[in-house]
Amino acid sequence: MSHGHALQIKNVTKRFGGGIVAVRDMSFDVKPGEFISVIGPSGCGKSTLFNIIGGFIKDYDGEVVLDGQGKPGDRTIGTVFQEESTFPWRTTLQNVMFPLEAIGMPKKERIERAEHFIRLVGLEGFENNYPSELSGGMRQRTAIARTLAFDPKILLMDEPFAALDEQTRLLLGDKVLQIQQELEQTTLLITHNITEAVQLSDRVVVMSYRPGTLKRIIPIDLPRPRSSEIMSSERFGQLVGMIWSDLREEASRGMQETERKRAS
Ligand SMILES: Nc1ncnc2c1ncn2[C@@H]1O[C@H](COP(=O)(O)OP(=O)(O)OP(=O)(O)O)[C@@H](O)[C@H]1O
Repeated sequence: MSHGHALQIKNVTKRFGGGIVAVRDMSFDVKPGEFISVIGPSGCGKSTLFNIIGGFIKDYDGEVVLDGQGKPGDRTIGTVFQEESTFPWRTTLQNVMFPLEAIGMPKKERIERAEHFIRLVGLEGFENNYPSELSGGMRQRTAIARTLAFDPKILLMDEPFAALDEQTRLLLGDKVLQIQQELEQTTLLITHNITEAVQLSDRVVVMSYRPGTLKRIIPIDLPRPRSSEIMSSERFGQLVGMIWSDLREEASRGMQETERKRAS
């Protein structure tokens, strides 16, 4: 890799109509194999940044450089969304095979590859179930397996566990840690959950509220391999505290603005 970066965000700014600056002059790099979380209060521009990196928003200032050359929107970025994205009419196996069909992978290879990723996310035994027969956490794991099976250079996830209850979320975090350990998949996670960010990440990018700028990058110096048990460690608590003190200011600014708007 020529630049030693999987992804570079360079001075990215996004203005919407009505004078809204959703993201202002954001810059950071992601190294190959790194797990980065982008955290910020509601409305700070996280999803906008996700859409820019994922190639869904094309009109912005600055640059997003992939692997020193590729353009976002190439199929080298795999996305997992907050909303359910499994196809209800397809079984788990058929869901995971879908992108492999689209690139014309031979059937035998496609099944083997899909089965491998289904095992990786812990859904073996559920290959022939439809999404309606699975829990929300299992459906999100199906979506993650489907994205990983495609072998993206970068996995981009926008609050994939936001709709799940706290315990499921923690257990899924363990699964993500295991997958990360095995695949060394470069991952960018957008979240507003501090414990999730600390549990999973190598570095946490904290964003400020409107306009969304980079407030601080916090290296998470917790040893790997990790599991959710690390949450009871003293260092974990310190890191959560550090991020919260950064976020608190931003979140309360966001809340005040929202309340002011409601009142007027
Ligand atoms: N298409 C759009 N047109 C105009 N304004 C927009 C558009 N999309 C987002 N915004 C505004 O840009 C700002 C950032 O929104 P964004 O959805 O990126 O924030 P977020 O951090 O993802 O929020 P949340 O955590 O609530 O999902 C918000 O003020 C939002 O109202």
